[in-house]
Amino acid sequence: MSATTWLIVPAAGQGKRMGAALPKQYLTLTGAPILAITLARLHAALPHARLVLCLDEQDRWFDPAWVPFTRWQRVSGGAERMDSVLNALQAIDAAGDDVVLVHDVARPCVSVEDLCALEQAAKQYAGGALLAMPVADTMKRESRDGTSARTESRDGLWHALTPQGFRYALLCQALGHARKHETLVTDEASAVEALGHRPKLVSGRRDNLKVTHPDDLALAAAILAAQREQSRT
Ligand SMILES: Nc1ccn([C@@H]2O[C@H](COP(=O)(O)OP(=O)(O)OP(=O)(O)O)[C@@H](O)[C@H]2O)c(=O)n1
Ligand SMILES: C[C@](O)(CO)[C@H](O)COP(=O)(O)O
Repeated sequence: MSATTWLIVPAAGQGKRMGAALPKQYLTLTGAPILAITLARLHAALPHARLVLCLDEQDRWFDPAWVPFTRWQRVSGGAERMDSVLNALQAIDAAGDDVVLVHDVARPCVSVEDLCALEQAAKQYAGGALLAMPVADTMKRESRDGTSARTESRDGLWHALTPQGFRYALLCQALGHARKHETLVTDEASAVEALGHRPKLVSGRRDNLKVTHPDDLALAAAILAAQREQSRT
């Protein structure tokens, strides 16, 4: 029997940096809430996956009609992103070698091709895999007064994106270790690296933007419109 693919979508954030009247995953882009767009993308690529959606217990905006997956469950979010993901891991009845992909709800522009590539890599590499993109700009180290102290080498530097995918047993071990040592990790790969594993960097599209600041809304809308246009041609 082949391993099940689980899809954890942390969607319990408050969107503080967005500063909107409601959490950013409920803001509308090209006519639909970000959460609905992200779930539709994920379903287009991974219809066989079992979805675990992390939502804040006080969430007043979620509508189950936005979930296209047949097999899915809701779990409570935690104080930090890693707590939300840990809650999801603890709630599911997965086998140790099942593959778990974690994707931010705030990344609605992820492509179907990248999602499929990442699922394959997560199955292939023992240390798991993450979508990532090489740093393109010259990197500056800030000094205390806000001036540029020096230029850092960008050789070998990548931006970590999502999804990130690992075998269930490894991810439980890694995030459990981070929690035990009170280490706050902002992605799953950091926790896995801390155990000495080396997740595979899978080069992803540069338009897999994480909607974080108000400026990102117009950018994400333009990306979605361009992607829609490309898929028509
Ligand atoms: N306690 C939390 C915090 C974040 N997230 C999710 O983790 C992803 C990445 O987080 P980020 O972009 O930082 O979202 P927010 O936490 O909502 O934003 P901010 O940090 O600006 O408040 C998002 O999909 C967010 O919903 C979560 O599930 N649980
Ligand atoms: C997981 C992530 O999206 C990878 O870029 C990112 O680390 C989320 O972190 P944030 O600090 O909550 O934005």
